[in-house]
Amino acid sequence: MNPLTLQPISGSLHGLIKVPGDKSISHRSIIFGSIATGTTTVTNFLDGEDCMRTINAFKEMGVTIQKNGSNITIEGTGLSGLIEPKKELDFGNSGTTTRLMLGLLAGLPFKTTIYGDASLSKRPMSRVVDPLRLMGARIDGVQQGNYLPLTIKGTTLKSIEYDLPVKSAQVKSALLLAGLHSENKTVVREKSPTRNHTETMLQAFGANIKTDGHTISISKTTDLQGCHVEVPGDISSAAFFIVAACMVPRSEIILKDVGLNETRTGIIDVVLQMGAKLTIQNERIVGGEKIGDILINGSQLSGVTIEGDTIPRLIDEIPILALLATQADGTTIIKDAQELKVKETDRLLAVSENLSKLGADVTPTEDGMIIKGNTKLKGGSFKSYDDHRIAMMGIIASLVTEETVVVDNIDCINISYPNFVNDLQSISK
Ligand SMILES: O=C(O)C1=C[C@@H](OP(=O)(O)O)[C@@H](O)[C@H](O)C1
Ligand SMILES: C=C(OP(=O)(O)O)C(=O)O
Repeated sequence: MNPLTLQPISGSLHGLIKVPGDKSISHRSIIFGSIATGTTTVTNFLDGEDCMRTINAFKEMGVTIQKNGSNITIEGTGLSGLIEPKKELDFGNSGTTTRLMLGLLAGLPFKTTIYGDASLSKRPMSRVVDPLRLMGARIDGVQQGNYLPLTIKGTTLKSIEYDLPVKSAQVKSALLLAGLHSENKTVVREKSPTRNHTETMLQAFGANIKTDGHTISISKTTDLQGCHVEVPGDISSAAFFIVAACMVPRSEIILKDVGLNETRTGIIDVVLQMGAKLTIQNERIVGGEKIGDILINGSQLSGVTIEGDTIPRLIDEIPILALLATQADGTTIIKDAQELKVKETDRLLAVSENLSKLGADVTPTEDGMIIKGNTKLKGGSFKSYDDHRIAMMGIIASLVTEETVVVDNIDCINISYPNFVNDLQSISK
C-alpha cells in the first residue's frame, strides 16, 4: 500500500501538460506490429503497466520488441511466425490485453494459458469467449470460461456475423482479430459506436476491413505490413486535468497533442454542454487519428444528463465527471452506465461511496447515479479500490475539498499514468 496525503490548495492551476500516449492505441500498436511482417516503429507509446503486459506477451511468443522509453521498435513475425509461449501469460490488471489477445490466440496453432490479478480474475470474459466459440474457438476456464485463468487451444476458425450485445470496443476488437485468420468474411455490428482504433489501425496495416460506423466487416488477411504509429495523447488521462481546470477558479491550462477521435470525445461534448470554457487548438490528423491542444479555463458549470450513445464515448471518464458534477450547479444524471460495474472495480459503487463520504449528494441507481451539485466537499480518506482511475479521481478531488484527503493507495496509477502526480504538481501554482 502506498498512500498519498493531499493538502487543500489555495492557488489555481496554470501551465501546459503533455499527457502520456493513448492506452488503447499503445496496446494495439504492439499487437498489430507483432502480427505484421517487417518493422513497426511506435512513438509516444504509453509506458504504463498495462501496455507492458501486451509487450511481454508478444516477447513470450517470439517477437523481438525493443523499448527505449516511449519509442518502440517491433520486428513483426507475421501471424504464422508467432510461437507457443513457454509459460502462462500474465495479463496483470489489463482487460484490453486479455480480451484482444483472446481473439488472436483463438486462431493460432498452439495452446496458451492466460491469467491475471485479483481484479482481472473477476471481470467477465464470456462476452468474448461466447462469440469466439461460435467461430469454433476452444477455450476452457473457470465457470464455463467466463473468468480467468483461461486456456486457449488454437484452431481453425470460421467467420460469423455478430450483433454485439454489449457496447464494447474490446469485444469488437477481439472478433476482428479472430476474423483476421478465419475463412470468409466476419461481420460485427454495434448499436452505439465504440472506440474505433482497431478498425483505423488495421486499415493502416493493410487489412481487408470495411466499416460504415455501425457495421464492420473483415476478411482473412495474413499479410499485414509493419508501419509507423504515432500515438496521440490519451484523452482519458487528459480528462483528469480537464475536470481539474474546470473546477478550480481562475485556472488556465493547455493539454498538448491529445487524441480527439470522435469515438472518444464524449467528455469534451459533456463539459461544453455544462458550460465549460474549453477550446481546441492546432487540430490536425496524425496517423489517421485527429489530435489537437485543449485550452481550459476554470468556470462555474451546470449539471447535465449523460446517457445513451454518449456513454461509450466517455466510458472511462465517468468517475472524474461525477466529481465535476458535485461542483456544478443543479443536478447531473448518469444513466446507461452499468458497464462500469465490471471495470477494474465496480466503479459505480467506488464513485458513489467515495463522493458520499466526502459530503457530496449522490444517489446510486441501477445503471448510474444522480448527483445534486454545488456541494462543499470535506476531506477524509478516499479508497482507490486499487483502480487507477479511482485513485486519480481521489487526487483531483483534493483540489476542491476543505480539508486533507488521503488516497489509500496510489501504486495503481502506474497502470495508465505513472507520472500523474508530478504532472499535477507542475501546474499547481
Ligand atoms: O478497447 C479498448 O482499448 C478499451 C475499451 C473500453 O472497454 P470496453 O470495451 O469493455 O467498454 C475501455 O473501458 C477500456 O479502458 C479500453
Ligand atoms: C477499463 C480500463 O482498462 P482495461 O479494460 O483495459 O483494464 C481503463 O483503463 O479504465
